[in-house]
Amino acid sequence: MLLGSLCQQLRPAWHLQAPPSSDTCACPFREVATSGPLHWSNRQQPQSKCHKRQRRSPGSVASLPFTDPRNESLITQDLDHDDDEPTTSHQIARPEAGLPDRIGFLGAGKMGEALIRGFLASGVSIPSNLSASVRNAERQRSLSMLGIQIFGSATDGGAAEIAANSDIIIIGVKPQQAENVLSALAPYVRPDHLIISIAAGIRISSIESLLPEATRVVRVMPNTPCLIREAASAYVLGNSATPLDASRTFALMRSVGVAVTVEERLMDAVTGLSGSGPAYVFLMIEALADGAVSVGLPRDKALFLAAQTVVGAARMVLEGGGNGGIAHPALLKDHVASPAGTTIAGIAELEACGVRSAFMRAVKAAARRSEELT
Ligand SMILES: NC(=O)C1=CN([C@@H]2O[C@H](COP(=O)(O)OP(=O)(O)OC[C@H]3O[C@@H](n4cnc5c(N)ncnc54)[C@H](OP(=O)(O)O)[C@@H]3O)[C@@H](O)[C@H]2O)C=CC1
Ligand SMILES: O=C(O)[C@@H]1CCC=N1
Repeated sequence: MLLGSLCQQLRPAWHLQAPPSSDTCACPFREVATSGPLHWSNRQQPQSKCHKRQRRSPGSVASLPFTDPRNESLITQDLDHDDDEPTTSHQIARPEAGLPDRIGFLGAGKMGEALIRGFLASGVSIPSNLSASVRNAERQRSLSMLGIQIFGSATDGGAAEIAANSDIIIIGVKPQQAENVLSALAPYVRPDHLIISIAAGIRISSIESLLPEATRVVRVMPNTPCLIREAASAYVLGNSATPLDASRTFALMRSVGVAVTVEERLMDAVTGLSGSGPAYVFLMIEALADGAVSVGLPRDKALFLAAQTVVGAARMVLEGGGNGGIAHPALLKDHVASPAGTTIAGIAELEACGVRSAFMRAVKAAARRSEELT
């Protein structure tokens, strides 16, 4: 099922939101440290300047003793926009022409559609600047409803159309289809194009070898929460990509969530963690809800509470360290588990089932599979 329609079905539950509690300031997602080149998205927890976050609350725990990726200087040339303002199509721009980037997708399935919808929702792009090469008639119809321009199959003229109408070209086909699509694109690539590949496992060197010399390539590993602007993405620059290309990529991915740079050798690990990770968490939410249903909770409430529990726990890790740091999950876990209480009984079962090792094995298996896709 396509993400858009799935979200429509789940929307009523997602829209139920508790008001901020009295000691939870509504501003942490608004006020952002603006010193240094990294301006964090209003969706991420910054080095907060929120008055309520200056002091550590009694329940907060120590930050992990490593650099918070949110404080890294990820890029050297940010687009210098105010994170309190919604990103607009004018803020991600073709530097040469001072115009908004036109973004074309070669293949727009589940991940491509999540990106398109995220870019539109964030305002980083507008329908008239987006296009997609789509070979399936039903998908052509459903994507055209978004108001974007649709071209046919990439290997049947679509690549040429996308190249002619785009500044940034996103390779959104399956890894196994990437070689054919890149070969179809190659004759139409211009020096001003930026090629962004989201294909799992496909190395930058492979992409560059199929395109004209000095083509500017960036490899990105996003995840499907792009759709709701909660993605965790990583990216790495190709040999000819410029700092401005890094800025453009960062601005795009930041508009739909968080984004960090990694060395390319770590992209398989990223793929096993955040690329594939939403599926592990969906499975976990489903299983948690099943457990609650098995002891009598109605399905709808079980699913709702399970999903919100994951959101709340994740946000405590991201926000609970004080001073914008990341909290250690083990300490947060200890705060939940009372001596001889309910939680430790549950944790004992998880440990007996090897859940910790299961998650580690899942990430490693997915990373290995990404390596194989090369
Ligand atoms: N799904 C995810 O969570 C993530 C995926 N990725 C990467 O994103 C890429 C896409 O994955 P995903 O969206 O899941 O896969 P999908 O199969 O949903 O999307 C790929 C799309 O490409 C289309 N396509 C294939 N060949 C052509 C062609 N010649 N011309 C035009 N369109 C074509 C397919 O059309 P058709 O339906 O006709 O086959 C399909 O719609 C993959 O490389 C994957 O590794 C990265 C991060 C996360
Ligand atoms: O399962 C896959 O191969 C893709 C890549 C990362 C997430 N989904």
